[in-house]
Amino acid sequence: MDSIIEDVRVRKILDSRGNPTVEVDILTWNGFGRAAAPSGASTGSREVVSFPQGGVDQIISEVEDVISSELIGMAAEDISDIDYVLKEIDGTDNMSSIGGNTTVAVSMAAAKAAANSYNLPLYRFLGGNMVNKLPYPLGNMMNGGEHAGPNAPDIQEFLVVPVGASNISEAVFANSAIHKRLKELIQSKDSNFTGGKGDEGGWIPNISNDNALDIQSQACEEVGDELGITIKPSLDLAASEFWDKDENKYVYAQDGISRDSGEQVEYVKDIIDTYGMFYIEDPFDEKDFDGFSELTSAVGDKCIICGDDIFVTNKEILAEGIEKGAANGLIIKPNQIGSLTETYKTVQLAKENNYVPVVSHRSGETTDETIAHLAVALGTPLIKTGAISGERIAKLNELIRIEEELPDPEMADLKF
Ligand SMILES: C=C(OP(=O)(O)O)C(=O)O
Ligand SMILES: [Mg+2]
Repeated sequence: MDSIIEDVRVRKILDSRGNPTVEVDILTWNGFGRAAAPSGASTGSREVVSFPQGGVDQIISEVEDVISSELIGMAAEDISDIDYVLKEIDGTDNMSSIGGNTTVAVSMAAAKAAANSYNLPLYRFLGGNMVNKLPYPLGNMMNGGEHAGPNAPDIQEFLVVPVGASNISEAVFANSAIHKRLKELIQSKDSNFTGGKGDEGGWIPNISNDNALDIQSQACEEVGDELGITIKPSLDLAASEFWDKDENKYVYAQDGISRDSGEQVEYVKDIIDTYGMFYIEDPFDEKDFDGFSELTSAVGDKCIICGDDIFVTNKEILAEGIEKGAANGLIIKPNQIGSLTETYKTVQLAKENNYVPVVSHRSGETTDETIAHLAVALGTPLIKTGAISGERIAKLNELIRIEEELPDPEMADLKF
Protein backbone atom coordinates (compact mmCIF):
# COMPACT_ATOMS: atom_id res chain seq x y z
CA MET A 1 0.00 0.00 0.00
CA ASP A 2 1.35 3.42 -0.99
CA SER A 3 0.68 5.06 2.36
CA ILE A 4 2.42 2.60 4.70
CA ILE A 5 4.17 4.66 7.35
CA GLU A 6 7.95 4.26 7.36
CA ASP A 7 8.99 6.97 9.78
CA VAL A 8 7.57 9.51 12.23
CA ARG A 9 9.65 12.48 13.39
CA VAL A 10 8.74 15.07 15.98
CA ARG A 11 10.53 18.39 16.44
CA LYS A 12 10.20 21.51 18.55
CA ILE A 13 9.44 24.66 16.54
CA LEU A 14 8.39 28.24 17.28
CA ASP A 15 4.83 29.44 17.24
CA SER A 16 3.78 33.02 16.46
CA ARG A 17 4.05 34.04 20.13
CA GLY A 18 7.58 32.69 20.29
CA ASN A 19 6.50 29.68 22.33
CA PRO A 20 7.54 26.12 21.57
CA THR A 21 5.15 23.82 19.76
CA VAL A 22 5.33 20.45 17.99
CA GLU A 23 5.81 19.77 14.32
CA VAL A 24 5.46 16.21 13.04
CA ASP A 25 6.80 14.68 9.83
CA ILE A 26 5.39 11.40 8.57
CA LEU A 27 7.15 9.55 5.83
CA THR A 28 5.31 6.85 3.92
CA TRP A 29 6.42 4.42 1.25
CA ASN A 30 5.31 6.91 -1.38
CA GLY A 31 4.73 10.23 0.33
CA PHE A 32 5.34 12.75 3.06
CA GLY A 33 3.17 14.84 5.39
CA ARG A 34 4.10 17.62 7.81
CA ALA A 35 1.83 19.34 10.34
CA ALA A 36 2.27 21.59 13.36
CA ALA A 37 -0.04 22.25 16.30
CA PRO A 38 -1.20 25.73 17.35
CA SER A 39 -1.93 27.00 20.90
CA GLY A 40 -4.68 29.12 22.42
CA ALA A 41 -4.51 31.93 25.00
CA SER A 42 -8.23 32.22 25.78
CA THR A 43 -8.72 28.49 26.09
CA GLY A 44 -11.88 26.64 27.12
CA SER A 45 -11.50 24.74 30.39
CA ARG A 46 -12.77 21.51 28.80
CA GLU A 47 -10.27 21.45 25.94
CA VAL A 48 -7.86 18.52 25.91
CA VAL A 49 -4.51 19.31 27.54
CA SER A 50 -2.09 20.69 24.93
CA PHE A 51 1.19 19.30 26.23
CA PRO A 52 2.35 16.93 28.97
CA GLN A 53 3.90 18.61 31.99
CA GLY A 54 7.40 18.45 30.55
CA GLY A 55 6.26 20.30 27.40
CA VAL A 56 7.57 19.69 23.89
CA ASP A 57 10.95 18.49 25.20
CA GLN A 58 9.25 15.63 27.03
CA ILE A 59 7.41 14.67 23.86
CA ILE A 60 10.68 14.45 21.99
CA SER A 61 12.58 12.61 24.72
CA GLU A 62 9.84 10.20 25.84
CA VAL A 63 6.92 10.08 23.41
CA GLU A 64 8.34 10.28 19.88
CA ASP A 65 9.79 6.75 19.94
CA VAL A 66 6.61 5.24 21.39
CA ILE A 67 4.46 6.86 18.73
CA SER A 68 6.75 6.00 15.87
CA SER A 69 7.13 2.36 16.92
CA GLU A 70 3.32 1.99 17.05
CA LEU A 71 2.64 3.85 13.81
CA ILE A 72 5.37 2.47 11.57
CA GLY A 73 3.78 -0.20 9.39
CA MET A 74 0.27 1.27 9.65
CA ALA A 75 -1.37 2.86 6.60
CA ALA A 76 -1.44 6.66 6.92
CA GLU A 77 -4.85 6.71 5.26
CA ASP A 78 -6.36 4.74 8.16
CA ILE A 79 -6.77 7.97 10.07
CA SER A 80 -9.32 6.76 12.61
CA ASP A 81 -7.12 3.72 13.43
CA ILE A 82 -4.16 6.04 13.91
CA ASP A 83 -6.21 8.33 16.14
CA TYR A 84 -7.36 5.30 18.14
CA VAL A 85 -3.76 4.13 18.64
CA LEU A 86 -2.75 7.62 19.79
CA LYS A 87 -5.61 7.65 22.28
CA GLU A 88 -4.50 4.25 23.59
CA ILE A 89 -0.90 5.43 23.95
CA ASP A 90 -2.14 8.47 25.88
CA GLY A 91 -4.49 6.47 28.07
CA THR A 92 -6.24 9.48 29.66
CA ASP A 93 -9.59 11.18 28.98
CA ASN A 94 -8.06 14.56 28.25
CA MET A 95 -4.84 13.66 26.41
CA SER A 96 -2.81 14.91 29.36
CA SER A 97 -0.25 12.17 29.12
CA ILE A 98 1.13 12.87 25.63
CA GLY A 99 -0.76 16.10 24.86
CA GLY A 100 -3.56 16.91 22.45
CA ASN A 101 -1.19 19.07 20.45
CA THR A 102 1.00 16.01 19.88
CA THR A 103 -1.89 13.81 18.83
CA VAL A 104 -3.46 16.41 16.55
CA ALA A 105 -0.14 17.13 14.83
CA VAL A 106 0.38 13.39 14.24
CA SER A 107 -3.21 12.99 13.05
CA MET A 108 -2.93 15.88 10.57
CA ALA A 109 0.55 14.86 9.39
CA ALA A 110 -0.76 11.32 8.75
CA ALA A 111 -3.67 12.65 6.70
CA LYS A 112 -1.31 14.86 4.70
CA ALA A 113 1.10 11.96 4.16
CA ALA A 114 -1.76 9.75 2.98
CA ALA A 115 -2.96 12.45 0.56
CA ASN A 116 0.55 12.96 -0.73
CA SER A 117 1.04 9.20 -1.13
CA TYR A 118 -1.79 9.21 -3.65
CA ASN A 119 -0.74 12.51 -5.22
CA LEU A 120 -3.84 14.28 -3.97
CA PRO A 121 -4.21 17.60 -2.19
CA LEU A 122 -5.45 17.16 1.37
CA TYR A 123 -8.85 18.79 0.74
CA ARG A 124 -9.54 16.29 -2.03
CA PHE A 125 -8.24 13.26 -0.12
CA LEU A 126 -10.46 14.11 2.87
CA GLY A 127 -13.40 15.71 1.07
CA GLY A 128 -13.68 13.68 -2.13
CA ASN A 129 -13.87 14.63 -5.78
CA MET A 130 -17.00 16.73 -5.57
CA VAL A 131 -15.82 19.45 -3.15
CA ASN A 132 -15.97 22.87 -4.78
CA LYS A 133 -16.99 25.34 -2.05
CA LEU A 134 -14.67 27.91 -0.51
CA PRO A 135 -15.32 29.23 3.01
CA TYR A 136 -15.83 32.94 3.64
CA PRO A 137 -12.95 34.31 5.74
CA LEU A 138 -13.80 35.87 9.09
CA GLY A 139 -10.99 38.43 9.22
CA ASN A 140 -9.64 39.72 12.51
CA MET A 141 -9.41 43.52 12.49
CA MET A 142 -9.02 44.75 16.09
CA ASN A 143 -7.98 42.85 19.20
CA GLY A 144 -8.84 43.21 22.85
CA GLY A 145 -9.12 40.96 25.88
CA GLU A 146 -6.54 38.21 26.27
CA HIS A 147 -5.13 38.85 22.81
CA ALA A 148 -4.18 42.42 23.60
CA GLY A 149 -2.95 44.45 26.58
CA PRO A 150 -4.32 46.91 29.12
CA ASN A 151 -6.53 49.78 27.84
CA ALA A 152 -7.73 47.74 24.86
CA PRO A 153 -11.44 46.83 24.48
CA ASP A 154 -12.76 43.91 26.56
CA ILE A 155 -14.20 42.30 23.43
CA GLN A 156 -11.48 39.99 22.16
CA GLU A 157 -12.01 40.10 18.39
CA PHE A 158 -13.61 42.62 16.05
CA LEU A 159 -14.09 40.60 12.88
CA VAL A 160 -15.52 41.17 9.42
CA VAL A 161 -17.00 38.85 6.78
CA PRO A 162 -17.13 39.93 3.12
CA VAL A 163 -20.43 38.14 2.52
CA GLY A 164 -20.81 39.73 -0.93
CA ALA A 165 -17.47 38.50 -2.27
CA SER A 166 -17.79 36.31 -5.32
CA ASN A 167 -14.49 34.50 -4.88
CA ILE A 168 -11.88 33.89 -2.20
CA SER A 169 -9.36 36.29 -3.64
CA GLU A 170 -11.89 39.13 -3.59
CA ALA A 171 -12.83 38.10 -0.04
CA VAL A 172 -9.34 38.11 1.48
CA PHE A 173 -8.38 41.39 -0.19
CA ALA A 174 -11.62 43.00 1.03
CA ASN A 175 -10.61 41.98 4.55
CA SER A 176 -7.13 43.41 4.18
CA ALA A 177 -8.64 46.67 2.84
CA ILE A 178 -10.78 46.93 5.99
CA HIS A 179 -7.72 46.27 8.11
CA LYS A 180 -5.93 49.19 6.44
CA ARG A 181 -8.95 51.50 6.75
CA LEU A 182 -9.31 50.69 10.43
CA LYS A 183 -5.76 51.80 11.08
CA GLU A 184 -6.72 55.27 9.80
CA LEU A 185 -9.96 55.31 11.76
CA ILE A 186 -8.21 54.29 14.99
CA GLN A 187 -5.59 57.00 14.48
CA SER A 188 -8.36 59.58 14.27
CA LYS A 189 -9.87 58.42 17.61
CA ASP A 190 -6.85 57.38 19.65
CA SER A 191 -3.92 59.77 19.96
CA ASN A 192 -1.92 57.13 21.86
CA PHE A 193 -2.21 54.54 19.09
CA THR A 194 1.23 53.27 18.13
CA GLY A 195 0.15 50.86 15.39
CA GLY A 196 0.46 47.95 17.81
CA LYS A 197 -1.15 44.63 16.90
CA GLY A 198 -2.53 41.77 18.94
CA ASP A 199 -1.78 38.06 18.78
CA GLU A 200 -3.82 37.53 15.62
CA GLY A 201 -2.68 40.61 13.73
CA GLY A 202 -5.65 42.86 14.55
CA TRP A 203 -4.89 46.40 15.72
CA ILE A 204 -4.89 47.14 19.45
CA PRO A 205 -6.74 50.44 19.96
CA ASN A 206 -6.93 52.22 23.32
CA ILE A 207 -10.63 52.92 22.94
CA SER A 208 -13.92 51.84 24.47
CA ASN A 209 -15.88 48.83 23.25
CA ASP A 210 -18.54 51.16 21.82
CA ASN A 211 -16.03 53.29 19.91
CA ALA A 212 -14.46 50.15 18.48
CA LEU A 213 -17.90 48.90 17.41
CA ASP A 214 -18.59 52.23 15.71
CA ILE A 215 -15.43 52.33 13.64
CA GLN A 216 -15.72 48.63 12.81
CA SER A 217 -19.10 49.20 11.17
CA GLN A 218 -17.96 52.48 9.58
CA ALA A 219 -15.05 50.64 7.93
CA CYS A 220 -17.39 47.89 6.69
CA GLU A 221 -19.70 50.46 5.09
CA GLU A 222 -17.00 52.66 3.56
CA VAL A 223 -14.83 49.87 2.17
CA GLY A 224 -17.87 47.83 1.16
CA ASP A 225 -19.16 50.82 -0.88
CA GLU A 226 -15.79 51.40 -2.48
CA LEU A 227 -15.40 47.74 -3.47
CA GLY A 228 -19.06 47.27 -4.33
CA ILE A 229 -19.55 44.26 -2.02
CA THR A 230 -21.36 43.79 1.26
CA ILE A 231 -19.04 43.37 4.23
CA LYS A 232 -20.59 42.60 7.61
CA PRO A 233 -19.22 43.10 11.11
CA SER A 234 -18.84 40.19 13.54
CA LEU A 235 -17.39 39.65 17.02
CA ASP A 236 -15.74 37.14 19.29
CA LEU A 237 -16.41 38.41 22.80
CA ALA A 238 -14.55 35.50 24.45
CA ALA A 239 -16.74 36.37 27.43
CA SER A 240 -15.38 33.58 29.69
CA GLU A 241 -12.33 35.80 30.04
CA PHE A 242 -14.26 38.66 31.65
CA TRP A 243 -16.88 36.65 33.53
CA ASP A 244 -16.42 37.19 37.26
CA LYS A 245 -17.78 34.04 38.89
CA ASP A 246 -17.75 35.53 42.37
CA GLU A 247 -19.74 38.57 41.33
CA ASN A 248 -21.80 36.61 38.74
CA LYS A 249 -21.19 39.42 36.30
CA TYR A 250 -19.55 40.13 32.98
CA VAL A 251 -17.04 42.83 33.88
CA TYR A 252 -16.27 45.34 31.11
CA ALA A 253 -13.16 46.91 32.66
CA GLN A 254 -12.57 49.30 29.75
CA ASP A 255 -16.08 50.74 30.12
CA GLY A 256 -16.38 50.41 33.93
CA ILE A 257 -19.64 48.46 33.52
CA SER A 258 -20.70 45.04 34.87
CA ARG A 259 -23.62 43.04 33.51
CA ASP A 260 -25.36 39.93 34.81
CA SER A 261 -26.32 37.21 32.35
CA GLY A 262 -29.75 38.72 31.60
CA GLU A 263 -28.23 42.17 31.04
CA GLN A 264 -25.60 40.57 28.83
CA VAL A 265 -28.36 39.04 26.68
CA GLU A 266 -29.91 42.50 26.25
CA TYR A 267 -26.53 44.16 25.58
CA VAL A 268 -25.57 41.65 22.89
CA LYS A 269 -29.04 41.76 21.31
CA ASP A 270 -28.68 45.51 21.11
CA ILE A 271 -25.25 45.23 19.45
CA ILE A 272 -26.64 42.77 16.90
CA ASP A 273 -29.53 45.11 16.03
CA THR A 274 -27.55 48.34 16.03
CA TYR A 275 -24.65 47.13 13.92
CA GLY A 276 -26.29 44.39 11.86
CA MET A 277 -23.86 41.81 13.22
CA PHE A 278 -23.51 38.71 11.05
CA TYR A 279 -21.81 36.51 13.65
CA ILE A 280 -21.23 36.64 17.40
CA GLU A 281 -18.88 34.18 19.10
CA ASP A 282 -18.77 33.37 22.80
CA PRO A 283 -21.07 36.15 24.03
CA PHE A 284 -21.32 34.26 27.36
CA ASP A 285 -19.12 32.35 29.77
CA GLU A 286 -18.48 28.72 28.78
CA LYS A 287 -20.82 27.50 31.55
CA ASP A 288 -23.63 29.92 30.73
CA PHE A 289 -25.71 27.60 28.51
CA ASP A 290 -28.84 29.52 29.53
CA GLY A 291 -27.46 32.81 28.26
CA PHE A 292 -26.59 31.16 24.95
CA SER A 293 -30.08 29.61 24.69
CA GLU A 294 -31.87 32.85 25.49
CA LEU A 295 -29.90 34.86 22.95
CA THR A 296 -30.22 32.17 20.27
CA SER A 297 -33.97 31.96 20.63
CA ALA A 298 -34.21 35.77 20.39
CA VAL A 299 -31.88 36.45 17.43
CA GLY A 300 -30.83 33.05 16.02
CA ASP A 301 -32.91 33.70 12.90
CA LYS A 302 -30.74 36.64 11.85
CA CYS A 303 -27.29 36.13 13.39
CA ILE A 304 -24.89 33.22 13.86
CA ILE A 305 -24.44 32.69 17.59
CA CYS A 306 -21.25 30.69 17.72
CA GLY A 307 -19.86 28.65 20.61
CA ASP A 308 -16.11 28.23 21.06
CA ASP A 309 -15.05 27.84 24.71
CA ILE A 310 -18.46 26.36 25.52
CA PHE A 311 -18.20 23.40 23.05
CA VAL A 312 -14.42 23.04 22.57
CA THR A 313 -14.99 20.96 19.37
CA ASN A 314 -16.35 18.18 21.60
CA LYS A 315 -19.36 16.29 20.24
CA GLU A 316 -20.72 15.33 23.67
CA ILE A 317 -20.74 18.94 24.84
CA LEU A 318 -22.19 20.03 21.50
CA ALA A 319 -24.98 17.47 21.95
CA GLU A 320 -25.79 19.10 25.30
CA GLY A 321 -25.91 22.50 23.59
CA ILE A 322 -28.18 21.19 20.82
CA GLU A 323 -30.55 19.80 23.45
CA LYS A 324 -30.71 23.20 25.17
CA GLY A 325 -30.90 25.29 21.98
CA ALA A 326 -27.63 26.97 22.94
CA ALA A 327 -26.05 28.67 19.89
CA ASN A 328 -26.54 27.86 16.21
CA GLY A 329 -22.89 27.63 15.23
CA LEU A 330 -19.63 26.37 16.65
CA ILE A 331 -15.92 26.87 16.32
CA ILE A 332 -13.93 23.90 15.06
CA LYS A 333 -10.37 23.86 16.40
CA PRO A 334 -8.83 20.40 15.93
CA ASN A 335 -6.36 20.86 18.78
CA GLN A 336 -9.20 21.48 21.24
CA ILE A 337 -10.15 17.82 20.82
CA GLY A 338 -6.85 16.28 19.73
CA SER A 339 -7.66 14.37 16.53
CA LEU A 340 -9.07 14.63 13.03
CA THR A 341 -11.45 11.76 13.71
CA GLU A 342 -13.11 13.56 16.63
CA THR A 343 -13.08 16.83 14.70
CA TYR A 344 -14.92 15.15 11.82
CA LYS A 345 -17.54 13.63 14.14
CA THR A 346 -18.23 16.99 15.76
CA VAL A 347 -18.68 18.66 12.36
CA GLN A 348 -21.07 15.90 11.28
CA LEU A 349 -23.19 16.33 14.40
CA ALA A 350 -23.24 20.09 13.88
CA LYS A 351 -24.38 19.77 10.27
CA GLU A 352 -27.09 17.24 11.13
CA ASN A 353 -28.49 19.80 13.56
CA ASN A 354 -28.12 22.93 11.42
CA TYR A 355 -25.30 24.35 13.51
CA VAL A 356 -22.83 26.31 11.37
CA PRO A 357 -19.33 24.85 11.76
CA VAL A 358 -16.51 27.41 11.58
CA VAL A 359 -12.98 26.05 11.16
CA SER A 360 -10.61 28.23 13.16
CA HIS A 361 -6.98 29.04 13.83
CA ARG A 362 -5.65 29.60 17.38
CA SER A 363 -4.11 32.82 18.64
CA GLY A 364 -0.70 31.11 18.73
CA GLU A 365 -0.16 29.75 15.22
CA THR A 366 2.50 28.46 12.86
CA THR A 367 2.69 28.72 9.10
CA ASP A 368 0.99 25.32 8.85
CA GLU A 369 -1.81 25.64 6.30
CA THR A 370 -3.80 22.48 7.14
CA ILE A 371 -6.96 24.24 8.35
CA ALA A 372 -7.49 25.80 4.91
CA HIS A 373 -7.80 22.27 3.50
CA LEU A 374 -9.98 21.15 6.39
CA ALA A 375 -12.46 23.98 5.83
CA VAL A 376 -12.82 23.01 2.16
CA ALA A 377 -12.91 19.26 2.83
CA LEU A 378 -15.43 19.55 5.66
CA GLY A 379 -17.51 22.08 3.73
CA THR A 380 -17.58 24.67 6.51
CA PRO A 381 -19.06 27.94 5.21
CA LEU A 382 -16.70 30.09 7.30
CA ILE A 383 -13.04 30.00 8.27
CA LYS A 384 -11.61 32.18 11.03
CA THR A 385 -7.93 32.68 10.39
CA GLY A 386 -7.00 36.35 10.71
CA ALA A 387 -6.48 38.82 7.89
CA ILE A 388 -2.77 39.62 7.78
CA SER A 389 0.61 38.43 9.17
CA GLY A 390 2.60 35.41 8.07
CA GLU A 391 1.00 32.62 10.09
CA ARG A 392 -2.51 33.85 9.13
CA ILE A 393 -1.88 34.50 5.43
CA ALA A 394 -0.37 31.00 5.19
CA LYS A 395 -3.97 29.74 5.36
CA LEU A 396 -5.55 32.53 3.30
CA ASN A 397 -3.04 32.19 0.48
CA GLU A 398 -3.54 28.43 0.50
CA LEU A 399 -7.28 29.04 -0.05
CA ILE A 400 -6.39 31.17 -3.08
CA ARG A 401 -4.32 28.26 -4.44
CA ILE A 402 -7.11 25.78 -3.71
CA GLU A 403 -9.64 27.97 -5.52
CA GLU A 404 -7.35 28.04 -8.54
CA GLU A 405 -7.14 24.23 -8.56
CA LEU A 406 -10.86 23.55 -8.28
CA PRO A 407 -12.57 22.98 -11.63
CA ASP A 408 -15.78 24.76 -10.66
CA PRO A 409 -15.14 26.80 -7.52
CA GLU A 410 -17.99 28.56 -5.69
CA MET A 411 -18.21 30.46 -2.44
CA ALA A 412 -20.02 28.59 0.33
CA ASP A 413 -23.73 28.99 1.03
CA LEU A 414 -24.23 31.28 3.99
CA LYS A 415 -27.06 31.02 6.48
CA PHE A 416 -27.97 34.71 6.36
C1 LIG B 1 -8.76 31.95 18.34
C2 LIG B 1 -9.18 32.18 19.59
O1 LIG B 1 -8.33 32.38 20.60
P1 LIG B 1 -7.45 31.27 21.33
O2 LIG B 1 -6.71 30.53 20.27
O3 LIG B 1 -6.56 32.09 22.21
O4 LIG B 1 -8.38 30.39 22.07
C3 LIG B 1 -10.61 32.27 19.92
O5 LIG B 1 -10.97 32.51 21.07
O6 LIG B 1 -11.45 32.08 19.05
MG1 LIG C 1 -13.16 32.28 20.36
